[in-house]
Amino acid sequence: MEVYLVGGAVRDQLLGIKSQDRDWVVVGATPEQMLAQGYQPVGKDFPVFLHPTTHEEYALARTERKSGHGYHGFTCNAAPDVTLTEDLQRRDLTINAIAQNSQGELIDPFNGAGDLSQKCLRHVSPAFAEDPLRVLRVARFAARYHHLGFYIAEETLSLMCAMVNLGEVDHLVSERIWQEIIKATQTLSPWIFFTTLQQVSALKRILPELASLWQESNLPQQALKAAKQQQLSEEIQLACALLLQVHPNKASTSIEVDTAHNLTKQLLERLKAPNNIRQLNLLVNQFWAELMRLELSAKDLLNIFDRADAWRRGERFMMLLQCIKCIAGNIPHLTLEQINEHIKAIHQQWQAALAIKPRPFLKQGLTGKALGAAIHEARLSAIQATAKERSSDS
Ligand SMILES: Nc1ccn([C@@H]2O[C@H](COP(=O)(O)OP(=O)(O)OP(=O)(O)O)[C@@H](O)[C@H]2O)c(=O)n1
Repeated sequence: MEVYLVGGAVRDQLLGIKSQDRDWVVVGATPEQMLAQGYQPVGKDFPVFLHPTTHEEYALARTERKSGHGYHGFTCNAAPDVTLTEDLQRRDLTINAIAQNSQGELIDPFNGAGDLSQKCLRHVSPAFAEDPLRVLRVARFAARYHHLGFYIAEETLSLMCAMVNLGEVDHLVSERIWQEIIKATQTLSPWIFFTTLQQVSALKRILPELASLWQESNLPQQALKAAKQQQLSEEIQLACALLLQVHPNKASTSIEVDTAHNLTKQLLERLKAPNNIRQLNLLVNQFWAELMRLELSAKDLLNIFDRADAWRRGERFMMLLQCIKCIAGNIPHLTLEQINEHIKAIHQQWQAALAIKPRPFLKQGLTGKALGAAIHEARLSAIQATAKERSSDS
């Protein structure tokens, strides 16, 4: 039996990047031989084993034939006569279809090294079309290597479009889509993931709620760029990418806010996104247009703090402000300086209101509604006083 290093490890080595994990392919072996050598079987779909000591993945060389739609319905052939070239041929991109033997020599029947040096993401063979997840994978690789100048080959883009038009991506399960979105967020240029999906018409099939905004405006793209450049958290990046509130230039009507709210709920529930991400997204879509208004009164602000639960959920409110900064920083009629000042002012007024504690009112014997009303009034005064101080300073 022969063992080769394959996939990401070889690709990253040629790119001079440290790779995360190593995958191996085994040619000329049976599952029984692997078990006899102490390898642990994993996965039920493909014959993959873990090395007894390194725990790295060793897969028997295989060919796959599609027998159904989407990610299901593969028949897999992992007989010992499957050759290395046959195994490499069923892989997604030429840059991922290079093998290296134990002497360090490359086996590269599909010119992956050439495509790497040309910075080209090109599919290996028509077998690419057998797995619709690859449409998302290519978009993710485009995002990952964008800063290095990589592009997608014309013929690969055409094939991706054809797969989308045939409805192949419609069968992808939400967990897989979410996983790819998260991995895309971890790349240096996550917006390229979304623009690539837009380009091959996949966005409207897999994330239909986002498609029109990404089509009509570059706001989510720019906001996501800003969040990435400032190295803000994954949650904030996602909230920028999954923006649904569409009217940056005018105050949104309550119907528009409600629609965005419902669409956000629908999208994130379908994707089974974690709760913290759902909540921040809902908050951003509900408040960003409102919070961006430069002429917010103390009453307006207090009302937003109440509705956003800025009292008990301070960390989340901070993230909301950071999102607003990323989004608003890309709205043409506002300067970056104006936005930064505006957010700073909101932050100061919130801090002033947050400093109001119930204890003195409790000491006065206030309880229930009366206590609530007194705290509300005191917060309003604190916000007004801070606003006054700011305006006399400027
Ligand atoms: N849908 C898929 C998934 C994987 N592969 C192949 O399996 C290898 C390993 O896949 P994976 O570990 O998901 O990706 P890597 O390319 O190793 O990239 P990463 O650095 O993100 O792990 C890929 O290089 C590719 O050859 C594929 O052809 N089609």
